[in-house]
Amino acid sequence: MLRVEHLYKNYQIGSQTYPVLRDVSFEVEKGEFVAVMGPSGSGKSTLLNCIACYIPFQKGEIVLGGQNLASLDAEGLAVVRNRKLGFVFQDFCLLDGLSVKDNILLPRIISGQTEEAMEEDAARLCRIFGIEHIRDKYPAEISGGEKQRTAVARALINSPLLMLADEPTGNLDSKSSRTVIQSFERAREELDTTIFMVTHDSFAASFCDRVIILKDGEIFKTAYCSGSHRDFQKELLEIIEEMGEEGEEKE
Ligand SMILES: Nc1ncnc2c1ncn2[C@@H]1O[C@H](COP(=O)(O)OP(=O)(O)OP(=O)(O)O)[C@@H](O)[C@H]1O
Repeated sequence: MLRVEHLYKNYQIGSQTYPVLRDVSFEVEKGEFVAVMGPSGSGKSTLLNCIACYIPFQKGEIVLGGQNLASLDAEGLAVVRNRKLGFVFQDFCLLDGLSVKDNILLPRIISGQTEEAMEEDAARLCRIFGIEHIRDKYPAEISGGEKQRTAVARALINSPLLMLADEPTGNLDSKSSRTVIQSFERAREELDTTIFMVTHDSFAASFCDRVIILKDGEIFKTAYCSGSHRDFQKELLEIIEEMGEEGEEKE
């Protein structure tokens, strides 16, 4: 589904080159829920933005559904973004002037598909994510958790190969976070959605099959959920603490 192989990404500021991702390799299988965690500045957003076709990278490969992203021109990358990827952002990015239903349909309309079935598809997603009762409301009239569940439905309206989520619970209280993570679980159960999420939230990450921990642009560790979510969250918190201690030792 997604293969990232020996990925290197530098930022160039004037004559200075700053390496941000160094030899990052991993795969995500269909239907998997994978998170990336790590300290601020470790390269999480940069990794997500490379997979999202937002920024170019220097070396390595990103292969999505058999297609090598490095081989595509700007138009090809736009098609991948529109048709093969779904996006969920920390700040929801809903359009205030559109109803919940029309926000969900927006990617369909942008990609030029306006067939009758799309109303049915939107209704199905509203049902799956428990937002049927607010489908005619506007973003200003719904809660943060409802906004994010609307954003999840919007991300999935084009049946993407992969849903990318950037801090999806970052702006939510714990109760709303729980409903959003439940919506991710529903997406997997009902739609076999593959999810790749960047997060600082160990609670959200504890629902993943696997968590890749980045440190200074490299994979520090990969943790697998083998027991309860509670135990996995505890393990993740221990790893993060361990990293903090290593950082302190260096100084
Ligand atoms: N456009 C850019 N130009 C130059 N440097 C950048 C750019 N974007 C990010 N960086 C730098 O690259 C490093 C990694 O940034 P990135 O945003 O990927 O980290 P992150 O792990 O997502 O951090 P956070 O958890 O704070 O969001 C940081 O040192 C950051 O300052």
